[in-house]
Parts: sequence; structure tokens; C-alpha cells
Amino acid sequence: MIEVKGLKKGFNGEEILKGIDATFLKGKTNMIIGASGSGKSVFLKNMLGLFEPDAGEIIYDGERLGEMEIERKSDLRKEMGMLFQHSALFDSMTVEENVMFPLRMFTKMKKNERQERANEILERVNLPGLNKKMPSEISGGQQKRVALARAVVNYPRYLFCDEPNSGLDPKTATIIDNLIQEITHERDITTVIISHDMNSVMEIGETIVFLKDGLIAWEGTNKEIFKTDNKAVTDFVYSSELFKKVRVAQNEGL
Ligand SMILES: Nc1ncnc2c1ncn2[C@@H]1O[C@H](COP(=O)(O)OP(=O)(O)OP(=O)(O)O)[C@@H](O)[C@H]1O
Repeated sequence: MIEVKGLKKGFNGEEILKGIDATFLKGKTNMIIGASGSGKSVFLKNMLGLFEPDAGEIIYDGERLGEMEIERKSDLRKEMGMLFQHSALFDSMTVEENVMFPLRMFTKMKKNERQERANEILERVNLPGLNKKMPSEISGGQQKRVALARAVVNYPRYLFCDEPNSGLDPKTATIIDNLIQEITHERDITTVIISHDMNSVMEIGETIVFLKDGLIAWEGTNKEIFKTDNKAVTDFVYSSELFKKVRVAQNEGL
């Protein structure tokens, strides 16, 4: 579990996060949503320790990030998996080498053990047989699976995903969402996902915080988000023509 209490962060006198309180649960896909520029990435960077908060605290399973010794912080980094917007695979490494990379960096595993683990994870994301391919030789959806495999190969306790679906077609996006959710459940990971994709919110938003004007304007689940009358949320959700139609259909009892 990750708890965030009273988090504030600003730049050049402008306050971006104005006192965020949120809890991200273990074994769940926890989503942070909000309009472009609402501060989602700044929020995530504070959680990752890449930004120093102006006030407030980030607590990892009872341990305050701000009070951790350097060594503990570097151990915590080994417990984190990250999946970013652009898959950011290393172009000059094969699929297998990409997936083995965190094991080489963060563990003392021998090469054959690393290979065995990489194979296990590549099978888990349904990508067996591509180990020796280069990233440029596989599709965008396959690259995203490799990036997910690399993010979870070290069995992280925490998984952070920033727009994991950007650039994918809706079907492939759903497959990636479902994989993230399944792995989160299987390995009891505290997963935090930034997204503005309403399909993802609907599919895997087990807990959702909605960020607006530097504060959490609403929180709930994917079951609740379509029922709320909170104007900020409805403006966000129904900015999509598709979801407008869904709401009309719901109101008409279809
Ligand atoms: N390092 C920085 N220095 C100064 N201002 C920053 C910095 N990082 C972010 N900001 C500002 O913080 C605000 C929020 O940005 P952020 O990237 O967190 O938004 P976001 O919700 O993630 O947007 P998007 O969905 O478009 O990625 C923006 O006004 C941005 O310019």
C-alpha cells in the first residue's frame, strides 16, 4: 500500500499539487486520472522520489519516503517496476536482453537464471519465441508487452504505469490493461496507473482518484464513476462522444 498525505508541489511560485491525500491499495489497479496539465506526472514523480515534495509525505507500506536512508531508497527502487508511455526499450538489445536488464542491474542472478526468469515472464505476457528479435522487428503492441515483462521481471512490490496504452489500438490496449490487472492480482502488487483513457478506467479502475486544480476532486471505483453527479468528473468522462451515448442509453434504461 502507498499512502500520500498532504502532498504539495509547485514550481517557480506556482502551486501544482495543493495538498493531495490518496491511498493506493495492494493487489489492486489504482488509477490517477485528470485532464492534461492537471499534475498527474508531477504526482507520480513525487511518489517515485524524482521530485522533492514541498510539503506532505509518501508512505510505502508504513515507511516514509522522506525519512529513508539512501541505501533503503535504493533498495526500494529495486522493488519498483515502471512502464512508461513510450515503451523505451533499448533498441540495440534483443527482446530477451531487454527483459533481463533489471535482473542484471538489481540482482546477483546468474545468466542462466536470468534467462530462465525472462522466459517465464515472456510466456506470461504471451510472447514466447520472440526472445532473439530486436525491438524494431516486433509490433507496437508486442513492444508494450516486452516493456511490461521488463517492468515485472524482478517481481516488484510496486508497479507504476504512465499512460501504458498510448499509441495502441483499442483491442491491443485492452489486452495490455488486462495483463497489467492479472499480474497485479497474481503477485499482489500495489499498481498505480496514470491514464486519460476512459476505456482503461472502465476496464481496470479498481480505485480511481480524479485530479483537478491540484486537488483530488473525486475518488471512487469504475463502478461508481458513471453514477456520480460530480460535475468535474462528468465533464471529464463525457467529453468523449462514445461515453455521452453510453450515458443517454443508461438514462433511457437501455
Ligand atoms: N519540472 C517542471 N518545472 C516546472 N513546471 C513543471 C515541471 N513539471 C511539470 N510542470 C508543470 O506542472 C503542470 C502539470 O504537469 P503534468 O505533466 O504533471 O500534467 P499531466 O496531468 O501529467 O498532463 P498530461 O496528461 O498532459 O501528461 C504543468 O503546468 C507543467 O508545466
